[in-house]
Amino acid sequence: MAKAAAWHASFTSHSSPSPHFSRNPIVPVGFFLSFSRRTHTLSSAFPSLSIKSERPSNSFQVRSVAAPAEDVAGFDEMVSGTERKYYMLGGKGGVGKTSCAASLAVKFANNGHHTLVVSTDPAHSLSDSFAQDLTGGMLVPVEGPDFPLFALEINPEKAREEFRDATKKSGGTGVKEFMDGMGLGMLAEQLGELKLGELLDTPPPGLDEAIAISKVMQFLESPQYNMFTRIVFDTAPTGHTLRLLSLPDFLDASIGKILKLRQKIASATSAIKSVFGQEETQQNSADKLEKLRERMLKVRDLFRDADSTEFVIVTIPTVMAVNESSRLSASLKKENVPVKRLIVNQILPPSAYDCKFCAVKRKDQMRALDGIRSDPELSSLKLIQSPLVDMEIRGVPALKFMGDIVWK
Ligand SMILES: Nc1ncnc2c1ncn2[C@@H]1O[C@H](COP(=O)(O)OP(=O)(O)OP(=O)(O)O)[C@@H](O)[C@H]1O
Repeated sequence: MAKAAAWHASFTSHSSPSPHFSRNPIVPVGFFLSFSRRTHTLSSAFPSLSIKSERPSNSFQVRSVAAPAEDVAGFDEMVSGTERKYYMLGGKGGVGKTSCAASLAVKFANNGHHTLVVSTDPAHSLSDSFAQDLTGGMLVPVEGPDFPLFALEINPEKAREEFRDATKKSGGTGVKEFMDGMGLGMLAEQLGELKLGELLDTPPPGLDEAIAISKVMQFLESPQYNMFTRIVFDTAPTGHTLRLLSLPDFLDASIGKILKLRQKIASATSAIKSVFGQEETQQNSADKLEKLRERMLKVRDLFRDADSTEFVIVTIPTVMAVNESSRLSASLKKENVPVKRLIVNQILPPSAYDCKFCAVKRKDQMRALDGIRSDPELSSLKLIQSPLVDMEIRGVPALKFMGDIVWK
């Protein structure tokens, strides 16, 4: 079982703590630089950033910090090898999935991997996280890392529209109308079972994401993207992810049925091609649908391939988030999705100047961490602790900073 770090640190203050520091539960970034056994100034960590600090950033030094070896992500293992690997980061909304995913992508790129970071969360925040405009549904180069890093924010609405078009043309509502007209009741019943119209008109949560990921597969199938050796997914919050896991099978079955149906109809209606338009259009639609089906199968297999893929759960030290993470872990396990690491983000760092709020909050967080250690689902995962920092993590330098703390 991965043990949490016992963060017992004592500090030497070279200047009297400012009121800001002593009362604020959030500790200046300079603290973490010290925490990681380096004594840097804030400005040396972020030469290009101007961060408002009320005290000299190197005014605290760590005398002793007990950080057990288990408290390490095992980045060496993650970065080694030139074969393509996928990392999917997921968890409850707002816990820091995007920050963790973006910081991992920066770290991969800075360690020599051509890296692609993809957001499949309909509420994208990659652009905010990198402080660059990455919208548009195409690969956009991220400025800053040593090696090429590209970002892709999939537009789920657009992807769903494409899917809907292909399905409609090849057997959706168009087919139903046609069959009604032909009196093919039996086939119409079969179609009804698929509930396809319902599926596309009021898509269940997760469908967008499934289609978005299949869209990524489409990108990656093309030879010009062969260069990417690390692909990091910033996924949608837990509920969506869970439903997504069972969707590829469902969609595969649905699309498979539609294709079969289409064949039956095609042979029954060769005389009245006009119903579906040109033969060629019909074939194109079927090809498109078949491609989608293949991609869905690839997505399903990708999620379960322990050699190339890992799902990293991100959580925060609260009982609610831990419980949700436990359920997510159980579901992933049930679906045979490989999970090895659990990031506990936003942990209050140790402070010699605890206010009452900090002391209570820290105790509460420690209880949640204990909950992780005794949770049957989570206790076997590698526990990575990520501290709460006193600034918003935005832009490549900040992400690099976070990555150097989290991904060790
Ligand atoms: N360790 C941290 N210390 C300080 N701020 C953090 C930390 N981790 C994340 N944040 C901040 O919390 C906010 C939410 O983070 P982020 O967007 O990464 O979460 P998310 O889980 O992806 O959210 P959503 O579910 O809404 O997509 C951001 O403002 C981010 O800068």
